[in-house]
This record gives sequence, structure tokens and C-alpha cells, in this order.
Amino acid sequence: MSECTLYRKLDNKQVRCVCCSIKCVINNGETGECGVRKNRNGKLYLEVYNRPNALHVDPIEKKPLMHFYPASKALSLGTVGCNFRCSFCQNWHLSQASRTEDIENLTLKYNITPKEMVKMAIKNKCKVIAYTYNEPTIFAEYAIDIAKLAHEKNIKNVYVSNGYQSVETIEALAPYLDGINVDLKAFTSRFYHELSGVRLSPVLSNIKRWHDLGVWIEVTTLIIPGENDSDEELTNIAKFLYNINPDIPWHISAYRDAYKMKGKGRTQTSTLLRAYKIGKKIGLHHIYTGNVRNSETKATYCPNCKKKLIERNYYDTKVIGLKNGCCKKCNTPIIGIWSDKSQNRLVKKKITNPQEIHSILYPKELKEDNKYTYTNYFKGSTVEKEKQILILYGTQTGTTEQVANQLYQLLIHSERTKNSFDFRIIDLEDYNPRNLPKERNIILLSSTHGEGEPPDNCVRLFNYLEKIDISTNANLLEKLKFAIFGLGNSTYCDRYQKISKYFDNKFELLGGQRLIKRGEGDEFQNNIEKSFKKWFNLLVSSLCDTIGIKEQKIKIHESKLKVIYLGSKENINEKEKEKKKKKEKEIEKEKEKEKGIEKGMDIENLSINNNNKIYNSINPFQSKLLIKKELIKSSNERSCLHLEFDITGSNFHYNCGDHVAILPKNPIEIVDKIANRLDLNVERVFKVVPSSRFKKIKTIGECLECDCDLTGAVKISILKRLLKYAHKNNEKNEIKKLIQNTEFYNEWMINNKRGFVDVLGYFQSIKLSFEQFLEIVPRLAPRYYSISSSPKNDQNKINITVRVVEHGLCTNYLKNLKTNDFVNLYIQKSSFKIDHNNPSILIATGTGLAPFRGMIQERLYLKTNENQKNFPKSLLFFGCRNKEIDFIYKDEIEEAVNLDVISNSFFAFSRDQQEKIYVQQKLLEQGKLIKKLLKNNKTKILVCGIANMAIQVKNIFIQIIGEKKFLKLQKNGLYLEETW
Ligand SMILES: Cc1cc2nc3c(=O)[nH]c(=O)nc-3n(C[C@H](O)[C@H](O)[C@H](O)COP(=O)(O)O)c2cc1C
Ligand code: SF4
Repeated sequence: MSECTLYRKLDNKQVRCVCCSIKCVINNGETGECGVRKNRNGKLYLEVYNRPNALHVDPIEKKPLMHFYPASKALSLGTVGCNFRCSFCQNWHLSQASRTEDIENLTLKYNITPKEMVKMAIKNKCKVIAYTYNEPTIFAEYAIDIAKLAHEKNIKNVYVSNGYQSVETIEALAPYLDGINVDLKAFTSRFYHELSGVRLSPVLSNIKRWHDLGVWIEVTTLIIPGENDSDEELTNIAKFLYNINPDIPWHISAYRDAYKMKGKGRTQTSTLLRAYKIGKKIGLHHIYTGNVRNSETKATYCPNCKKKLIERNYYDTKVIGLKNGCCKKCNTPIIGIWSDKSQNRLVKKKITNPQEIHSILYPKELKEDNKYTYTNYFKGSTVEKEKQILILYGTQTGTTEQVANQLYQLLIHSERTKNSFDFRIIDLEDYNPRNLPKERNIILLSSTHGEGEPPDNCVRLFNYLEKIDISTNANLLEKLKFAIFGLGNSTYCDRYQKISKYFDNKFELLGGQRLIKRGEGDEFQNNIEKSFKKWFNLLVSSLCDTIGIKEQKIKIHESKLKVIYLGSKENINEKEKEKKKKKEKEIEKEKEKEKGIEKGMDIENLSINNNNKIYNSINPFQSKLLIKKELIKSSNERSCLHLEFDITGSNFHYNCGDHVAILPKNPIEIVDKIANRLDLNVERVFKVVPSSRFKKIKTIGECLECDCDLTGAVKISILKRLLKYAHKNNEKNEIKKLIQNTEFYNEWMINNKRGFVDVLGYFQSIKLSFEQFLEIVPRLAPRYYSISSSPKNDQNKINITVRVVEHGLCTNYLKNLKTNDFVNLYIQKSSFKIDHNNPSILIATGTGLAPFRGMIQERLYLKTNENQKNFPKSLLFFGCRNKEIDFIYKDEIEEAVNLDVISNSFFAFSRDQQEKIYVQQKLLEQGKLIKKLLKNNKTKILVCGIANMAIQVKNIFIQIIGEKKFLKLQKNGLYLEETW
């Protein structure tokens, strides 16, 4: 992790990231949309600095870049995370990992500094370093640091990107970037918004920017059947590229089902050939097909004499017809960076001078204005000027654009408006504000961003209005009738809707006539759709009134979560069985492979495991339970289990002290209870549209068992939602009382351990459809346990130690498991670790011994197998009730003490004698020893167990060493607690 440079500090420890065009404002403790840039105490940190998660040597053609050092090798790296959330992502395991799981919980594969990366490129004879696999924009600072060093060694840098950089990032990156392949996914705003949650226009602007900066650029379009493969769309893309430069290579590649977009099948070769022909017809000189085996459309031809210049067969590249960058036959210069000496660039030269870069990226006002000599937006209109209505929208992340498009569609299709008006819709980016005084009717929609700032595409209009002096221009917009709808989020308090309010006010002050009161949609209240509908009806009435047409009511259908029932359970079961068999085979294969692999693979030689999977709560690893045994030697005591799981094939790299997250399942009686209450058939297979958190196709029973929190206390916010579905007044009143009266809530819900299933059981008048239930029910969260084993002992096994809690969902789930059952789990990293080079004091009660058992096991291994003789001094304080009953792992601890792996041990068995003894007392008794050990300022103290014990232990330490020294220990990370 390293502090970012591409961000600004705001008030209240907020920051604004300016790395990509989303420009997130991030609260303290949170990450931006990409999940890898985190605000820590008012500073933004790149959590994946030095932490790539995919690393390979690829041919440059695989990026794809066809006109850039052909046949060279590219050291290719990617991290986790992405600023887009494309439902068709082909690399979603990497790109979406930080969206579904907190970055700190992810197991990141490598730790490589920029210097080491460049060394690795040299060692592997790579001419190029490619930043690829996930979106490299989001780790720009890491990429730039590598790229700078790479240039010093004459290694080139290329990005494979979605093209959503901010101008700030382009400015910082441009001097070091030699090439880029930009994904132009489609040519409609709808596609970008619906499938990727972003906007098209920044991508188009950036393709032009990279081109104008002289960075070598090629463009790729993944053609998805039925989504972006119409002749019209393909023609628009080809025309756009042609207008920038017909020599830009265009890659058209075939789609195959991936991530959330399933059932599209594979793009037919005939579709790619159709796109190829369209591109050629428009006049593009270099077009390549991807993901299909057609070597003819992968070759490079001379655009003049059509001779084949470069032959490509899969990734085998042969340059056959080029000499000094020109066609051997007709001597036509062929655009491309062919080698260090032979380069024919798309523009005259690559710009490296920072001032020149700046002037290209921030053109002067004058230049900007020239772009907008008055455009008649109503060209060809047959209606009079008074009835021409311009819809303008200002948007940062595409929501307003979506609403504006909805508005446009409604207006052009509505019986009342379609024949009376002429509507045109324009992105404010393309609108010249100087036209404003000439307009008659404007409907303007805008969101608010940043710190109450206009979205990027509104800035020009905003600045224009800012400059106008109201006192001398009170009639400037006298011809204008306007209506405004704003989008915002009320959690931004006084900045809420700042921009829509600004436009509304300013238009009026400049003489404009308001058609209807400003409308506003609040993202926080989730009422954008509802408010829009209300405002829309008023708007239509107002528009109709202005030309005297009678008003009729318009009905807009609400979009809702919908359950679609599919196939039979048998089918699913068959598939599940097949999956299980496949999984078992995979595990066997993995075991075989591991047997054959020599220890100590050299990362620099890139012998990297192919298993790129990242496991998390959405995509857990299915692990087999190998051993389950009881650790308590009395039936009168609560049970404490030792469990061993097989993690072969998971590629987990865990360390002592890390946690394992277990995804529990609800007991079958609870599942049946809720199914009966809601009258659901547990055997039915279903899926949810639009895609929601219930992603996988499964039976209702499986969904209730694995995905829904049916037993945890129901939060007030959920009770508020349930209230709407209660039909009897007495029940409504009681729910209201629960919502308003904390004491009553605590007694009724918390003390009585009631959950969702009990609430529905008690309030029988609540009527919920399955869809409504899915919308409301909380998600069943994973439970975390300290790992109680060391990977040194067996890296394919994880042990945990679990005290079974009465009514505890997960502990009882684990208790009821049989060996060979599969459990869904993943690893969560932790900093709770012993320092093998410095002294330590370990304090635990009960199952708090678990992480220390792993650490001790590790030392025993080092001692017996790796000949490590001495360890720094370490004290163990452990407390439980009885030495012979609940002293878990007693034999192992005693062995550790005998072998001097633990230098001193102090046990407090509270019930073995009349007077109770606790670890705190043992600590106090050893005050002198502890004080001495803490003198070196390096001794680490780890406390693990119940919170109450930890509080008392802390007080003892303050008593022994004083508060000042204690706080210093804490600040320096030398005093760590893990409590529950
Ligand atoms: C980084 C960021 C900053 C925002 N700042 C504000 C704000 O100051 N005031 C406000 O009312 N809404 C604010 N919002 C909420 C947006 O206006 C809201 O998400 C809106 O739906 C976005 O519309 P758009 O996608 O068309 O830009 C902010 C949202 C983001 C992501
Ligand atoms: S890179 Fe983009 S998505 Fe990530 S935090 Fe910055 S602005 Fe947000």
C-alpha cells in the first residue's frame, strides 16, 4: 500500500479521487468504486501498490497490439479491482474481487516493487511491460513508478484499458506510456450505462486524447450477440475511428459467455466478418479479428498494394513483407512502431514535454468555442420553433443520462406529446452554452457531484452562467421556458442538489420562465424513479397547456425485482453432482501436481500457478471436512471442537494468525418454517432479474438455507420495511413500538434471541410475496475463526477451534457436520501475528489459544525440521476452568514448553482450587519480568479471548508499565488484541 497522488483532500477527512472519470468522493475508512483506493484517516492509499495478482509473459499480440514491436514479449501484470462492472467481464475473478469483498480481506498473490518488476522484465527478456488483466487506470501510481524505471532501461510500457482515465491521470501517465489498447465496448450510452454502469463520452474523448498525444493506440470491440452487433452500431464505431485516423488498428473479437451475461453463446465468425467488411467499407486500413481461428483476418496487409506484410498464426508472428517500416513491394510507409529504429506514427511525434501535454489536454477557451459554432439541433424539424424542445443532461456516472433518455422516449412516444412537439436530446458535453439565449424550450436534468460541483460534462454551461452578471443581463433568457429535474443524494446535506438548484435559480434570474417546479430524485431515499414519474406527469401537463392540448393521465410501469422459475430440481441436482465430481477430480489432480513440483519455485521465472481464482463470500472455496473432534473432556461443559479442513486446490496462502471465513447454513427446520409461512415450494428452481445479490440459479430451499439470515436479530431498518406489509392495526402498532422504543426492542428482539423467522411467525398479518421477501431479508454473513494450525505443518490443511455457542448459527452448523461434508469458506488476512525475531508475550483464555497454537506449531516445525535452535524469549499466559477438562491442546503446549519453544508459561485454572485465579493475576505476579522484557521496545504482546478479559489485561499492563508507555506500545503496533 502506498499513498496515492491522484486525489484531493476535502473537509471532514473526505477525499476526492481524480484517477478515473468517476471521480469518487470517499469517506474515511471507505474505498472508491474500484475497491482498491482507500481513504485512511483523510489520506488516499493505493492498497494494491506492489501487489499484482496476475503476472505472465505474453506475446504482445495477445494484448492485442499488432503494430507495436511485433513478436516481442510483454511482461504482463494486473491487480484486483476495476472501475467498471461489466456484466460480461471475461476476467471478472480479478476485476470484481474488490467489489464483492473488502480489499483487506483478499489474499493478494505477489509483493513486487517497481524495481523488482523491471528486473523481472529484463530477466525474462521482455521488450515491453503491459499493464493489463484488470483496469490499470486504478493502479496508476504503481504503473507510473514501474514505467519510469522501465524507460530508463529502454523497456516500453503499454496499457490495456477501458479508456476511462481522468485527464489528470492521462497527464501524469502520458510521458511514460508508449502504447495503449482501448476497449470501445459499444457506441451507445445505454450499453455503457446498463452493462458497465458508466458513460460512453469520456471513453470517446480519451481515445482522441491518447491519439493526439502520440501514444500508439489500437482499439478493441468485443462483439456480443444482440448487444452491440447491429450494422448501425458497428458503422458508428468504424466512422468514429476513421474520423480520428483511418490508420488506427481496430480489433473485433468474439464474445463467449462469461460472468453474469450468460446464454448469449459465442459470436459467430460470420458476424466478425460482417464487422470486418463494415470497417473496410468505411475506410479503416487495419482490422483484425480476435478469439477466432482465421489467420487471414489476423494478418497485416499493405493498404496500398494489399500485399501481406505480417503473418499471424495463433500467436506465432512472422514479419514477411516489411522493410524499414515500409511495404517491401510498393514502398508505402506502414503505420506502426515496428522497432526502436523503424517507426511510422499515427501523429507526427509522441509528446513528452509536460507543457505540450498540458496544452493538448486543456485546450484554451477559444479553441473550445470554435468547436461549437452554432449547431442547429432542430435541423429538418417540421414544427414551429415554439414547439421545439431541447433535453439537456449533465451526468457523471450515467444515471441522469439514463433518466434523460427515459424522458425522451416517453415524450416521443406519448400520445399527447408525440405529434405536437419536436424533442431533441443532447449531452451537455456537446452543447455550446452561448446558444442559451437563443433557445425557446429547455428541459435540463443534472446530477451534483464532487463537493457540490457540476458533473464534468456540465462544467462549460456552469462556467458560462457563472460569468454572467445578473444585474445587467436580467432579460438574457427571456425567450426561454425551462423545466429542471435534479439527481442527488441527501446524505450530502447542504450540498444536496446544489447544481440543479443553481441552474433553476440562475435561469430564472436571467429572465427564463419556469414551466414547472424543479423536480428532484434522491438516491439515498431510493425515490429517483418515483419522483421522476410525478414530475414527468406535471411536465406533460404543463407542456400541453402551453399549446392548449387537454391533459390525460400517463401510466408508467414500475420496474421491480422479478423471480423467474426454471426447470426442475433434478436437473440442478444432476448438475450439482457433476460439479462435485469435477471438483473432486480437480483436487486429485492438484494433489498429483503438487507431488511432482519441486519446492521453491522462482517467481522471477514466472512459474505461476494457473489458478487465478480469488475466493470470497460470493465465490467461496468448497472445502472437505477431514477431522472433527471434541476437545473438552467432560459432558457437563460446553462443547469445543477441533476441525480440520482440506484446502487442496484452493491455492490459499495463509499464515498463522489469519482467519478463515465460514459461510454457514440455516438448519432445515428453520428453512421449512419460513417456506411454510410464505407458502413457498422449496424444490422450485428460480433466478432473479434484474441481477441482484441472489446471483446463482438455485432452488428456493437452497436460497433459504444458504443466502438468507433468518435467525439473526432483525434490524430496525428492516422492521420499518416489514411494517408496510403488515395488515392488522394491532400488529402495526406493535411493530411501530419496536421501531421507536429501544428498551422494548432490546427485550423483545435481542434478549429473546428472535430473528426474521420469529418475526414472521409472530406477526401473522405480514404478507410477503417471494420477491418482496428477497428484497427485504438480510444476507447470511460469513463467520470468522482464527486459524489454529501452521501451513508449515501441512499447507493443504486448515485447523480451527470452535466453542459451540447455544443458539449460535455457525457453531451449531459446524457441530452437526460429518467428516467428508463440504463447507464453503475463504481466507481473511490478519495482522495478529507473532514476531519470530523478537520476544513476545501471548495471553489467551479458552479458544483464544487457537491462533497461538498455530504459531507454536510453526515454531515446533522450525525447530524439528529446519534446525532452528533458539527463539527469542516468549511468555505464554493461558487461562481456562480446569486443567484436566478444558485445557485445549494441553499436550502440544506442554511439549512446546519442554522443547523451549515457549520460554515461560503461566496457567490460571480458575476452578481447580477454592479461590478463583485468572490470567490477570498471573500477569501481575510476573510484573517485573514483563517490565524487563518490554524495555527493548520490540517485544510484541498478543491478547486473544473474551473482551472482558482483554479490558482487565490492558489495565494490568497499564499498572505494570504506566499509561504513557502502554499507549506507545499500542501506537507502534506492539500491543494487539483479538477479542469477542
Ligand atoms: C463522488 C460523488 C459525489 C457526489 N456529490 C453529491 C453532492 O455534493 N450533492 C448531491 O446531492 N449528490 C451528490 N452525489 C450523488 C449523485 O448526484 C447521485 O449519485 C446521482 O444519481 C448521480 O447521477 P449521475 O450518474 O448522472 O452523475 C455524489 C455522488 C458521487 C459518486
Ligand atoms: S480510480 Fe476511479 S473508481 Fe477508483 S476511487 Fe478513483 S475515481 Fe473512484
